[in-house]
This record gives sequence, C-alpha cells and structure tokens, in this order.
Amino acid sequence: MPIPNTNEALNPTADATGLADLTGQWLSLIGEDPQREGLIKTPERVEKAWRFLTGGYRQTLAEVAGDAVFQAEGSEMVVVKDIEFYSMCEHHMLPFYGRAHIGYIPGNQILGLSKFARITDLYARRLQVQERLTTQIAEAVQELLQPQGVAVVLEGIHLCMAMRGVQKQNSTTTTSAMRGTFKSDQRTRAEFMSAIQTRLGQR
Ligand SMILES: Nc1nc2c(ncn2[C@@H]2O[C@H](COP(=O)(O)OP(=O)(O)OP(=O)(O)O)[C@@H](O)[C@H]2O)c(=O)[nH]1
Ligand SMILES: [Zn+2]
Repeated sequence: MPIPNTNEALNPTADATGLADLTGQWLSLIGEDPQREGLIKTPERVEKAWRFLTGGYRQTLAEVAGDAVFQAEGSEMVVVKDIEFYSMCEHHMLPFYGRAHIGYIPGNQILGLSKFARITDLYARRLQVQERLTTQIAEAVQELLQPQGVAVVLEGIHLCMAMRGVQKQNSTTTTSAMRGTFKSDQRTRAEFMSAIQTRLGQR
C-alpha cells in the first residue's frame, strides 16, 4: 500500500457528517441507553470532536505553509523541539500523543517557525501509525524547503498499549526520519540528537 501523499488533502469532502447517528447505535451496542439525560447530546459532541480530530484529511500542505516560506542564506541547523501532538492510532482508533522534534539545515529557504507545529498537526489529525506520521512530517519539510537535510524524531505514548491490550503504562515509542545530511553525516545527526535532549536552562 502506498503511503498517502503528504501534499494533498486525502478527502476534502469527508467531514464526519453522519457520525452522530452512528454514535447513537454505538452507544446501544455497548449497553448504554442513548436516550438517558447525560447521553442525549453525546452523538453530536462525538461528531464534532471527530471532525476536529480528522481535520488533517481536509487540509493541504500548501494551505498550512501559507506564505511563510522565505528566501534566506545560511546553512546552520534549525531545531524546533517539544511540539506536542495528539493523534489516533489506525488500529484501534485510540489516541497516541507525545512530542515531535524537527530539525533542518536550509538550502536557500527557511520556514516560519509556527509552521512546523502546523505541519505536525496536519498529519497527526488523521488515523496514523507513529512511523508514518514521522515520515510524513519529514517529507513535508523536504518538499516545502528542499533543505540540505531534515530530521524528525517523535516520542509517543499509545493508549492502546496502556489502557487495554498489553496494559503497559510506562512504555514510550521513539521514531525517527532522517533525510539528506542528517542521514549521511553522523556528526550532523549527533548535533541534532544533542539539541533535542538539552532543556532550556541546561547545558
Ligand atoms: N508500528 C506501530 N504499531 C502500532 C502503532 N499503534 C498501535 N500499534 C500496534 O498495532 C498492533 C495491532 O496488532 P493486532 O494483533 O492486530 O491487534 P491487537 O490484537 O489489538 O493487539 P494488542 O494491542 O497486542 O492487543 C499492536 O501491536 C499495537 O501495539 C503505531 O503507531 N505503530
Ligand atoms: Zn492502537
């Protein structure tokens, strides 16, 4: 199966309309009474929540980047780290969440800093596996900027592993995608790994 294109919205017309009806049925199937007071508005809320959580199907990378690709000289590493993300695993449709760290070495273009968080959200707000989310962020930065290299590291906690299944609450998963100089040059990669491990105020 090909990895979904990073650049195009996967399904611009799917906006979760109708999910409220299905949710009523779902509530009955799990043994609830959809008519009881506390649940009357739940189907609507669920539809609205899922519309938000899957907003990434209806956005393109170009929309997310806007006009924030700037011409610039310089070949020093830029690192934006600790970008929190929330996504839903495609196997169980349960949340996984954590932090994304993105680094790149510009060619002759740089990107507005906030856009790294927007790119992360674009792909996180789809059903995902952490590996693909990581790769898609790296490929998006590559596509937008044609930099000398891109590095993306994600640290995630999967609720499908914590609250069900193997029930391991303390396990975290780290995934990475390295492109260009981050892949070919061990020192560049080491500088990035060191940058994402250093906290503000620490040396
Ligand atoms: N590689 C990868 N696996 C994931 C991710 N999210 C969830 N999974 C795993 O997907 C797998 C699905 O395995 P299955 O055996 O088909 O499903 P299951 O019976 O519900 O598995 P258990 O979670 O072990 O109970 C599980 O091992 C999950 O831990 C992810 O982001 N990346
Ligand atoms: Zn899962």
